[in-house]
Amino acid sequence: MVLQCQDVVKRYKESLALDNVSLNIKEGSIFGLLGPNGAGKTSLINCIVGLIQKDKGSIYVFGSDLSKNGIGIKKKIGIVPQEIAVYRDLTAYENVAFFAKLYEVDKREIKARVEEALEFVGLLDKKDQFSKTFSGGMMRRLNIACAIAHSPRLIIMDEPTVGIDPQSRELILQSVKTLNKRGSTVIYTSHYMEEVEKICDDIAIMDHGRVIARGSKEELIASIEFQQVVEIKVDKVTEELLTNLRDVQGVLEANEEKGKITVTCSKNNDLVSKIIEAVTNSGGKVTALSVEKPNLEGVFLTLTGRSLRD
Ligand SMILES: Nc1ncnc2c1ncn2[C@@H]1O[C@H](COP(=O)(O)OP(=O)(O)OP(=O)(O)O)[C@@H](O)[C@H]1O
Repeated sequence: MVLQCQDVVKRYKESLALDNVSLNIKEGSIFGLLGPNGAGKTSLINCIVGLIQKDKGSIYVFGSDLSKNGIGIKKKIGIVPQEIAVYRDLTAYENVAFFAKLYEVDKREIKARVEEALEFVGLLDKKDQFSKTFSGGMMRRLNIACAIAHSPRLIIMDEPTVGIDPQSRELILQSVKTLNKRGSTVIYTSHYMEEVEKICDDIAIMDHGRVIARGSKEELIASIEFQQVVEIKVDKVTEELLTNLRDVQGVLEANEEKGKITVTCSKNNDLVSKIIEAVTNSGGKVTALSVEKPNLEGVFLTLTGRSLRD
């Protein structure tokens, strides 16, 4: 096991950020920690890597207690923190080299390792540019390069795609897969269901400091096989229309994003016509409709009664 957490508790004054979290993660997986903002993902990661102290429980990384065998284990870990942690007044090369030295990469290998890491995230041609001139997406990619130049066996990424362009997002998701194929175990936290579905082979869903579901995407979705997702486009989306959709019996949730309404509901053919009826009764017109399989959003909704996006 790469990671064994048992009954981990973390409190910040009144707030219980981790409520008896137990998790085992196998070597070789891309493990997804999915949950809405405030679920406790960062607190868990920070406890694992020793950035904050847990109040209770045990954490073993590669079979060792980090608080007792810190340095040796930390060299095997690469951390991509949620807040970008690069030096704005250093070049891309200097930033990665700084972290490589910190992780005690052999001096003779530093240049090759740094350049390899920069090439990996598509920034080698920008190696002599100051990072302060980089876009948000480039900063995020540099943040990753800093975490991988020492070839860690475990890479922990905390929401690495927040606030970036679709191209950089795609590059980061692909890079996670490649790192995994090269032998690293990856722990990937996100509140984007689509990302976790796309790249993770083992998933834990967190909410209010607890792990509320665990399994592969297929296993988690199999638990809600009675659901379907109806996606519709309507000529004009109003709040009243969304409310009327949510009031249809059998509908669990209806959300609008970029002009598309996603309705999570029971698997029942009659419901599709009731959904169309609800749109018409609200003064709208359905311009496109498709019925999709349930997804992890539906799993979260079923377990909590809330949407991941709330
Ligand atoms: N330094 C802190 N002081 C007080 N409360 C905190 C602190 N850090 C986190 N919390 C609280 O602990 C809970 C878990 O937060 P955490 O950041 O771990 O969640 P998260 O799932 O990573 O969310 P996000 O994606 O928004 O960072 C939240 O209720 C948060 O408000």
